[in-house]
Amino acid sequence: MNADVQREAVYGAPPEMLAVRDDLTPMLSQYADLCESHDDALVLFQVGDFYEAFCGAAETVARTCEVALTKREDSTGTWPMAGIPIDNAAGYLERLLDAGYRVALADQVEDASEASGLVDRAVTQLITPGTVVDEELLEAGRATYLGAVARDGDTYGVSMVDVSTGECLVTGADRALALEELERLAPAELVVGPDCDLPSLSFDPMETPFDADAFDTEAARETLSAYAPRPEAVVDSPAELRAVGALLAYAEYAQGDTKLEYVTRVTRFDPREFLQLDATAIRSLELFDSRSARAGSTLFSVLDETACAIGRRRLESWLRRPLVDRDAIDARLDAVDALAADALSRADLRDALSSVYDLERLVARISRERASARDLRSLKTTLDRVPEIRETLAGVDSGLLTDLRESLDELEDVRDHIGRAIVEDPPQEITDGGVIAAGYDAELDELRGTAEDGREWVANLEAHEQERTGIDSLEVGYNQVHGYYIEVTNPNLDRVPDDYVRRQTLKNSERFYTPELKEREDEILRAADRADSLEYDLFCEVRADVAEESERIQAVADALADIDVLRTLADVAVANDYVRPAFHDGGRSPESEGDAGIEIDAGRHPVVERTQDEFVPNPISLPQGGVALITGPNMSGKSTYMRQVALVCILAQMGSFVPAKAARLPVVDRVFTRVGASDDIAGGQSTFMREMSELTEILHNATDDSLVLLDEVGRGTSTADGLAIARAATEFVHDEVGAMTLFATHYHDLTDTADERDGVFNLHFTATQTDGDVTFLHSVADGPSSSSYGVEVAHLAGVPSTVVERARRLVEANTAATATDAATDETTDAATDETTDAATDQGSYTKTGPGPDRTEPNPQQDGTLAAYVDGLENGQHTNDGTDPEATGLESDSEATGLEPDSEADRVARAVADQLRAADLVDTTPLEALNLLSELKRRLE
Ligand SMILES: Nc1ncnc2c1ncn2[C@@H]1O[C@H](COP(=O)(O)OP(=O)(O)OP(=O)(O)O)[C@@H](O)[C@H]1O
Repeated sequence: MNADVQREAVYGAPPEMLAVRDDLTPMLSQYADLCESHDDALVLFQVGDFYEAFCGAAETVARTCEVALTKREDSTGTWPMAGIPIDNAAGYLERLLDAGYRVALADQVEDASEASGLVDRAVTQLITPGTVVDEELLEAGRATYLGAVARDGDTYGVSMVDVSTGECLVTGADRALALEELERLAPAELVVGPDCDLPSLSFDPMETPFDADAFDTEAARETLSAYAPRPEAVVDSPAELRAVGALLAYAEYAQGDTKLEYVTRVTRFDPREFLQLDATAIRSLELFDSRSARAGSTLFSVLDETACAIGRRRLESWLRRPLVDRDAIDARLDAVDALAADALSRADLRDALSSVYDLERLVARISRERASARDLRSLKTTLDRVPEIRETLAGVDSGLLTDLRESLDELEDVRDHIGRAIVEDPPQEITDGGVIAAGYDAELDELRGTAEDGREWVANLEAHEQERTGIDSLEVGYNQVHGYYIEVTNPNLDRVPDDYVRRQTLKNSERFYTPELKEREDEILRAADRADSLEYDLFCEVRADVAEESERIQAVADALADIDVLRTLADVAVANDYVRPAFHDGGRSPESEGDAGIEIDAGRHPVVERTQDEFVPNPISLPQGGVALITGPNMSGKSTYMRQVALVCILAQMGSFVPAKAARLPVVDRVFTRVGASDDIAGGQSTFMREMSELTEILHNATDDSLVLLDEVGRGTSTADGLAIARAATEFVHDEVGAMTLFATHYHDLTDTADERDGVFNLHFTATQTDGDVTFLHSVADGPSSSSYGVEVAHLAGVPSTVVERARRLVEANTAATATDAATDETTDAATDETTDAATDQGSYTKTGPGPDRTEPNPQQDGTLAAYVDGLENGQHTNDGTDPEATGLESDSEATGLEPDSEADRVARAVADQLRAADLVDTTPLEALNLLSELKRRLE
């Protein structure tokens, strides 16, 4: 049974209950009803202090939550039952969520003591990955989105809501762009509208089937109108309307069919208003998730010096969506600049912001009536810091910070109200009293006074009775069961006065009460009970009053989040020696003074530089429309270099300073990345198809304002095809697209493109070799590389020395062979960490003539290992061995390790088969070398 089928088996009413439906006890009948009305979830049914599940659901709960499976017996049968305690349900709910279940909480919605007969129950909350609001189930500094996608003709609407904060976004675009936005926001749960036909996504949301009618335009308009008086003013297309309407309808359903009062604003955005980063770029640039073993080595982790959770979520959102509007970018940079220059203000802001609670989630809890008195005090603590933050900002010279300062409403009324109403350190429970401050409500004060007077009277009673009875050891006490009592030890019982009434007999003493004590006790308890319930009512009133101000509080949260991010970016800039980037208009205006393209002086990779003892800064000068072909040995720093250029652009456009000595940049519209197939193995997408579809995406969508990173495009196929594709792609990007492009490649033959096209140029990374050992310099230089040093990298990686030595000899043999070919001027090493690359690095394409045709691969003259294998299969390397050029390897047995006889043929064929069977795309460099070693052993 697959997981979905298993899940469905525990959703809906248990069939065994339905079979005896009419005979069920009222409670189980109510359970069956609720299961039927919420048949998309596992219903947890409140029975006193527990959430219970029955039948199949009980077995699931018992297994998943590791709780006891018990049973409930009644006249209709024996029902398996499992329960989790309501008081600490969070951990159990998390387990159910992790196991992929949707859970519906059916709470008792009337006081059991007041119910006549069966307690009324209703589903108050649906708990799914996108609808959780419980603080314990949410990640503090990360938005948890519930998403919806809807279609109207060719337009797709995408909408997101963070149910824990009330943030609600909607956008619309063509299919490709809409999908990209979906991937970028990566909701935890997705409601998919009719006919959307989504492809498989790079993230893994829970897909929720929801009423298709909710996507109907009219229904959607009605839902949205509760949140935006003029729905048309919020959305831009019917697809957007459908998406946001259905989304809010589902979110309401998940919250027990109530409006989400704290969704005070539905924000529409156009994806084109942001630097477009698709899921591939976000992943391969390791903005948020790192594929390396070093956990936390992501750009986000380098930047995350935020002081509060709202700042952290905002930082994530800025990094996910850098800007393209130059004025807006400059405004952020001005603010960072001003704060970077003002260490004192930065420190003050950090101090103040570190006591800021998660206002967005607080407001949501307040308006959902789930906030405790402590939450309200936390709100006040946060708001109390606002005047100080305003004061600090008054001294910082930045337009954006001034605007933010202005929008910081001090909310004096709210602070004052909470301050007067709620005690400073309230208990967690709001029903047991001790929440409302003295002086806030006259009636409460009176009730408390009465209770207090009574307690005082009781407190004095002991001394009074000791004197009256002459029993010095007499004590007055209180316990929950019997209330107040006077305790007299057995030896003194004969002195007990007549008005003492016996209450309890203990081993060594008796307990009594007097009519007056009883009267006082009733008075105290009555007053205390009334005070508690009055306190609860008063608290709810205060909470409702504060909820009325949700919008104002959200605006403060909004501003504080921005301030925290700007302060963070300034801190990071100072701590890591970043510089303010300058923007130009890409050479489009006369004032641009010839500026175009990306100019970075001494740039660094913000993440790698943190992990490296000494990071070598590198410059780049990439003109508008320029294509830099980057060659160099493995491990020399090509990928790091390319990525750092992209990261500098992304950082700059989010408003951050950048790791460089200086940077002059255009505003780029998109950053595309296509990284080598084997680099993607961790993501499980190491197929050549994937590589090609990503390339297609780039070639179709890049513009002359885009930055394109191509890392070893073509390596996923045969060298001949790979080189051909790489060359064609380079030409296309240069001639047709005009995007600024960095292309790291092991295809040395590609470097000739620079001779043929203006704007295509070579860069290379170098290494020095001393006594066979390689030192990578990690510094970029003009021109193409001449060597890939693959064998030495193998040596560094610890490949057995016999293999390394043998590889070295093969290199020498190959060098000798290719040296005879006049057209091949750069032939060096024979083995890199990837067999296909190794062949290329040997300069193994035999050049047949001038111009582009020179690189046309000729199967007969193709010196790749694959061609060599073909040759073996076609009997070209048998007895006579006369065709050294066809293989690019010496035919002499010393160089090839093959004897020209039939036994050698047989072995060669077997080796060839083994080579063919090897999936080089999914082979690590080390495995490749082990394979080489094994093949060599067989040949010998
Ligand atoms: N500028 C630099 N300064 C110091 N160390 C660097 C620098 N660039 C890269 N490195 C180090 O070298 C390692 C290899 O770099 P990178 O992956 O960029 O090489 P590469 O040339 O792309 O390799 P391959 O061709 O095998 O993919 C990095 O993990 C880093 O540790």
